[in-house]
Amino acid sequence: MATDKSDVEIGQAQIEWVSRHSPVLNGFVRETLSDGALKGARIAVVVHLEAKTAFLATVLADAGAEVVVAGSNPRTTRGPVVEALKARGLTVVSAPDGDHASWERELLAAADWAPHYIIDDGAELTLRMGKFRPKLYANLKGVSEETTTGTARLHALRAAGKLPFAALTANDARCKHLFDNRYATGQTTLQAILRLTNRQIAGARVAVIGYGYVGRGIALYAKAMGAHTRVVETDPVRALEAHMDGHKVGTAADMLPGATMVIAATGGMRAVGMSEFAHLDHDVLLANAGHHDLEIDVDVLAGLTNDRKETRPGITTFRVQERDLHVLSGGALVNIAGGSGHPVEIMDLTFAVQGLGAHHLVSAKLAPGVHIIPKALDDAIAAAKLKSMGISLSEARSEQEDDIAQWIEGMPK
Ligand SMILES: NC(=O)c1ccc[n+]([C@@H]2O[C@H](COP(=O)([O-])OP(=O)(O)OC[C@H]3O[C@@H](n4cnc5c(N)ncnc54)[C@H](O)[C@@H]3O)[C@@H](O)[C@H]2O)c1
Ligand SMILES: N[C@@H](CCSC[C@H]1O[C@@H](n2cnc3c(=O)[nH]cnc32)[C@H](O)[C@@H]1O)C(=O)O
Repeated sequence: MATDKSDVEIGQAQIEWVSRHSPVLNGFVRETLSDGALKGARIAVVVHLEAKTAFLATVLADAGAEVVVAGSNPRTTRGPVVEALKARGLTVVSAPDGDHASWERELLAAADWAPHYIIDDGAELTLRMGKFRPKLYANLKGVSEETTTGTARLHALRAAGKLPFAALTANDARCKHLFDNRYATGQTTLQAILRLTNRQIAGARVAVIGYGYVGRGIALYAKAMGAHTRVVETDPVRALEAHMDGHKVGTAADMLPGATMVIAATGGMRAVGMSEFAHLDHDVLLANAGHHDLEIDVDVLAGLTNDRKETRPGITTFRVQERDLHVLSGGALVNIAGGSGHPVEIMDLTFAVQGLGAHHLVSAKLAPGVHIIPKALDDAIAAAKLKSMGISLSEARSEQEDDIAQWIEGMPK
């Protein structure tokens, strides 16, 4: 539909929609940040650059922080949001429709802005500052990390003796991974696949590779919508859990034949690679909800055939040995590159963790190393969310408590 609105106005309206549905960021987070701790703090926000991320950046800026914003993936930066942030006076180093080369330049521009703190996703800016801008890296005071893969990378940096500042793993907060990784990725991955393909979920045979929080959420939603779900796992406990959750579990060789949708959620590389391609049926949909653009090894697929076409927007079809294999969103995160990303309500929680994480990094004198946010803060975020939904919390009375102290001091009554 034609619109006479400018990009700035479109971006502003999108950010306003997020604000309207973000009670925790607008309430508890703003109140906490109003103590002035963030005044003058130089914070780089490097997360998928769309309206929810933009809103977080404005909350930090409103609290007095100096903010630079960059996208965490070249395919998820939204033009109108960039324009709206710039119109508000924030520094934005990313542009939409870039490729990996332009994205690398954008991250280096964010590094050269010399942040003291980073709200990072996948540790993308942290790693690059360590490698390419060692002097600026030495000036970093703290990092708060969004996701599972970035958390693993921070632990690896610490183990290598290359983490001279405090890093908070927002992903480890219960208010993050229990809701964002599980429910949000579950909902939005299927939402994006169905929108891109216009296909049917009930009765589909959906194979999920990796049964962590993300894989669990996807399998949960797919099953609830009538799909026949299968799981491929390398971790025996998680494979057992998938089995008890009611999914069929087995090796890729057993689970991929007959699957109509294959969704990768491992956080690793090439979960669907050369050996898995051999097991795929004609007309299968391949989607990535994990971390790397190469969870589905699109490069190898491209090397197997010259017969490749854009079948629909966001669908690349590779014809390999008389089978059509449809890759969604070029193998990038399907829920963000091919959809609208996580629901606002969930990012209200995730970004509350990130915003308060930044505040905690600035105000608490944390030793260098990897930390999680205090449990009391995690609880307070959940309590604020419950309150915004009008849900009351129960409190245990003293007579409901276990009598363990009495066992230790003498015989219980
Ligand atoms: N798309 C999104 O919006 C979104 C949201 C949250 C997290 N993530 C990303 O999704 C990925 C998964 O996150 P998580 O929290 O579920 O992580 P996790 O570590 O809890 O789970 C990953 C699972 O994959 C399994 N696995 C690893 N390699 C495998 C392989 N080759 N075959 C089969 N199983 C394999 C692991 O054993 C593990 O159980 C991470 O990269 C995370 O950063 C994406
Ligand atoms: N940096 C990698 C993959 C990590 S994205 C995974 C993270 O994205 C976050 N995420 C999901 N949807 C959105 C969104 O709409 N806006 C901002 N971040 C999002 C979510 O919190 C999750 O931990 C890449 O871009 O390929």
